[in-house]
Amino acid sequence: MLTNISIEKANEILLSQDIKINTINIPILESLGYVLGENIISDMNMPPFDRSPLDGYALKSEDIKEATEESPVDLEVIDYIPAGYVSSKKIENGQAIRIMTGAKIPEGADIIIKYEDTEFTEKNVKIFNYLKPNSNIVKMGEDIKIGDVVLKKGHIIGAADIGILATLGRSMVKVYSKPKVAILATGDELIGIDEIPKEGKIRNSNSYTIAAQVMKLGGEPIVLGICDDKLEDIKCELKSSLEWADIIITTGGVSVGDADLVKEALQEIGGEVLFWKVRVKPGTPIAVAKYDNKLIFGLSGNPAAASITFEKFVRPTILRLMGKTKYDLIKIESTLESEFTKVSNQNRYVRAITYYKDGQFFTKLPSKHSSGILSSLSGTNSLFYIKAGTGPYKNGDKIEVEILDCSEVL
Ligand SMILES: Nc1nc2c(c(=O)[nH]1)N[C@H]1C(S)=C(S)[C@@H](COP(=O)(O)OP(=O)(O)OC[C@H]3O[C@@H](n4cnc5c(N)ncnc54)[C@H](O)[C@@H]3O)O[C@H]1N2
Ligand code: MOO
Ligand SMILES: [Mg+2]
Repeated sequence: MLTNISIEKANEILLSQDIKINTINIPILESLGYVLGENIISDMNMPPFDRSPLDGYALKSEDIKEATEESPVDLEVIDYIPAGYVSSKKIENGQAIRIMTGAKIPEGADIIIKYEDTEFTEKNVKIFNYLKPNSNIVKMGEDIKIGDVVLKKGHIIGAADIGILATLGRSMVKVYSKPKVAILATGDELIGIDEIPKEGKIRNSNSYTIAAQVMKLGGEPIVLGICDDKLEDIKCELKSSLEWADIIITTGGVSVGDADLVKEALQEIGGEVLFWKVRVKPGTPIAVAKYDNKLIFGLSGNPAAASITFEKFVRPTILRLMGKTKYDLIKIESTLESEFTKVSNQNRYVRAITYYKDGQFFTKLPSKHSSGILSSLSGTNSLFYIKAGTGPYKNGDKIEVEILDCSEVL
């Protein structure tokens, strides 16, 4: 079994796994933020006809070749076309049709002149200047042509894309489904959040933090509750989750303690343990196994370790299951507004609060940052990566931080 591997190796192994990715058809209004599971090919031209971009008059450009301010050309108005209607009349020399923005250009016309450049009565219109053929005409298919691949498979659906699907008459769209993420907390010391802890017990917080992190990514968390540190119970929970979940996350029980049985359970159910322990703090004892084409992540029970290793190691797999192809967190240069006094002898991700002010990024570190501390994760939106052997870092140092949530930084 691979053990004590680097962060890079862990991610390389994870990203090279074949995993089963599902698609579903959903109504377009529910598809915002999903990844397209099909190419969207247009079966129509948009606009479907030549149309007027102005309120004015449709006419023949050859009729107004001689038009000037001093000697305007007078044309007979033979019809009126509001948007949504068509004219059955064909424009002949000396004629014009009053037309509204969005209406189909009538037969015989090759330009539109806007109201403001004319003088008109109900029956006639005066034109004062020449415009060359095709002026002010939006051509059929100018926006979208029949056969265009308008949206590509893999594209993340935004607001405009929902409008595009609507214009093409698509009420349903094929997308990559939200992965179902089973979340299992292990530990005899754990109790439910509605219970009063007796001596030695604590409430299960990890399942809730992780579930919320899954939701933020767009996945569907299913909190399974608490499993005692009993090998058979853990195996049983894992096996039943494998029947429906796309990915399983457990917390606790992956280190070397007498009651740390998750790795053994993964092996005993027939999972292939891809690695155990990554050279990183917090969360060193992470164990990842593969069962058929599903990944099971055994995260450390320490709350900050579970949360941070979720972002670094689980997040890319959840994004892959959602059909996404970019997994790296955005890295930015920032100015440290805190001290990190020791030389780190291990690679370390320190939770951080990064903010933007007067064109620059600044980063503060909470005073408590050990693996078992939950409270100081609150308000953090970024990670400061400290490579083994570097540090100390002082106030004002230029550092690089990885952003967990851009909307919280800006
Ligand atoms: N002899 C050694 N002991 C430990 C080592 C080591 O190398 N040698 N590594 C330490 C490190 S580093 C970590 S990280 C932890 C990992 O422990 P486990 O993953 O086995 O997790 P547990 O032992 O089950 O729990 C650790 C800690 O977290 C609390 N916890 C667990 N689950 C939850 C939950 N759902 N909600 C809130 N808090 C939870 C648990 O009560 C413990 O305090 O091992 C070190 N030990
Ligand atoms: O590796 Mo553990 O690092 O204390 O969370
Ligand atoms: Mg343990």
